[in-house]
Amino acid sequence: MIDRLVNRIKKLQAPVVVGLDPMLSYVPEQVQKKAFQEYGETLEGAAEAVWQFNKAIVDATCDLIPGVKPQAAMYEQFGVPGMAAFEKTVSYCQSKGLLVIGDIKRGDIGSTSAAYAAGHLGSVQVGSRSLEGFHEDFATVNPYLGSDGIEPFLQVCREHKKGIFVLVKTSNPSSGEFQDQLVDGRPLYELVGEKVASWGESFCGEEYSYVGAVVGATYPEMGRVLRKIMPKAYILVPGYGAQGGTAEDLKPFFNKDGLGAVVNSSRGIICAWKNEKYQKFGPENYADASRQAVLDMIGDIRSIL
Ligand SMILES: O=c1ccn([C@@H]2O[C@H](COP(=O)(O)O)[C@@H](O)[C@H]2O)c(=O)[nH]1
Repeated sequence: MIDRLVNRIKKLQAPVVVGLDPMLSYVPEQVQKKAFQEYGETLEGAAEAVWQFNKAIVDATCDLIPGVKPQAAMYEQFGVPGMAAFEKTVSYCQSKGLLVIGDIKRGDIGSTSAAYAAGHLGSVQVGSRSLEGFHEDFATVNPYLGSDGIEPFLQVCREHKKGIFVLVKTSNPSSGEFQDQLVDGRPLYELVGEKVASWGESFCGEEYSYVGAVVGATYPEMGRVLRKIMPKAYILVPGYGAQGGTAEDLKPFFNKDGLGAVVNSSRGIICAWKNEKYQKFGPENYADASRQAVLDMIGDIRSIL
């Protein structure tokens, strides 16, 4: 999968994923209204609204981008219908040739991680049948429980040729509370970065490892250090746009050849129709506003590579 991701980034010259993170308030009224007419003001109605919203944005942007990053929390808030909309979104994106990074941030004791890994990246044995659950191509993983919480993901990745992005230095303002703590004089995120490099060592595609890292655009200097510590790890970079990260901040995450990082933007793209900059599109043409926002993001990133 990492080779497919890198090849699509190269082909499109677009190291970008669109974050499909739909809150109901991001969905224009006409889309909500139609879904509620059919399913009522229910969780099913909300899930239908976000699915229709996603579908239009995917249709409008899929020729420009290598992949998407749906955030599981946005679907889980709508319960079982929400998770069905998550799976439907994953399937639809894959049918359009997009790589899907499930932003699930899972990780637990080994036996539980094994179930997460099977459900999101692998398959489960049901009697004589091997069945897939959410079948994303990549998943984000929380390393806080240590190697035995990661190992089951590595095993499933090996078997199913999938990939993971391990949280190393997150983009949020208080990420330093734990991640920057010094251990033997070195910040914890560097030690996690070293682990990412070693977990991925024996597990490489053509150029990059199946074990990538998440590092926030909001911490470019740490990104510079981590880029060196994890030379084979692709870095998934959230925090561009809505969280304040700029194109200039992204420079240290990339290698000289313009590879090595893929940048996510969620609200910046899916809420573009609400942004003054794109107001000419209006709520009816929200997907066209997202397309324009993707084009602008790609242009912005190309300008620093
Ligand atoms: O460090 C992290 C890890 C993950 N995220 C996720 O990325 C998107 C960002 O959304 P924006 O609207 O572009 O700010 C969201 O799904 C987060 O959960 C992150 O922001 N930082």
